[in-house]
Amino acid sequence: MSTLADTPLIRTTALTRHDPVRNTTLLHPSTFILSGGQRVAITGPSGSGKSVFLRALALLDPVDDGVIQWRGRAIARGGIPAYRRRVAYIAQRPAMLDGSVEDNLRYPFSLKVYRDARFDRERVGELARRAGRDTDFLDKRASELSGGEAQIAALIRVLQVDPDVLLLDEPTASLDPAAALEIEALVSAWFDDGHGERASIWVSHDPAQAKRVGERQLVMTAGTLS
Ligand SMILES: Nc1ncnc2c1ncn2[C@@H]1O[C@H](COP(=O)(O)OP(=O)(O)OP(=O)(O)O)[C@@H](O)[C@H]1O
Repeated sequence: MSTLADTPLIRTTALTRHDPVRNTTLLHPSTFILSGGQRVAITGPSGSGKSVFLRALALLDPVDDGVIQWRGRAIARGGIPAYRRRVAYIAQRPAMLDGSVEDNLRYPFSLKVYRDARFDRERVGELARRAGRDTDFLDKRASELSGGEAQIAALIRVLQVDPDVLLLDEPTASLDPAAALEIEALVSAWFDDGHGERASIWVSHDPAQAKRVGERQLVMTAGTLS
């Protein structure tokens, strides 16, 4: 008998995307399954479709065909905000709002989908400490953060609401090696806290990083994941 624990977190079936302007296929139909406890790394040439795939999984860009299931069910239009709460997309350059880091961390709680949750300064302080920052990090102006600090802030903004899946789209590509390791440590701690129920997909250009952040290695080649 299959149980909820056996059901993949995400399953895509024949997910396809075309570019009608250039008449090319950006994403060839393929089945992809992400289960709890998996850390997937995706590498592949520039322009091969890694971001297109990740953004499709995040429901940020439309697809032309295919289905994305969350825990065995298709996602209804009304369920998209709840899905995005469970499945968080982290971009290479995070968008930060004006104001302090804390203002940025408080922002999600102004959204309807987080109305049952409360900002917890102690919790985010702990996450900041894990990334090697002390509590006054929260009082810094977002506009004055370094690239690495902005990425830490963006990651804490996501991690404080306990997502099940992280979709990491080259989150350390513009950071120095030390800052990249801090981000990796933060993600690794989040993964371990999930006791085998969380999963991540990390797109990276760096083969050494891909090895560190993923036990399951996939390659995107001209819109095909293998
Ligand atoms: N919204 C879009 N409309 C049309 N074409 C797009 C769109 N987004 C991406 N593309 C094209 O899809 C292809 C794959 O782009 P994508 O950004 O996924 O590559 P990538 O593998 O992430 O590359 P990189 O490693 O350089 O970030 C590229 O040819 C790109 O120009």
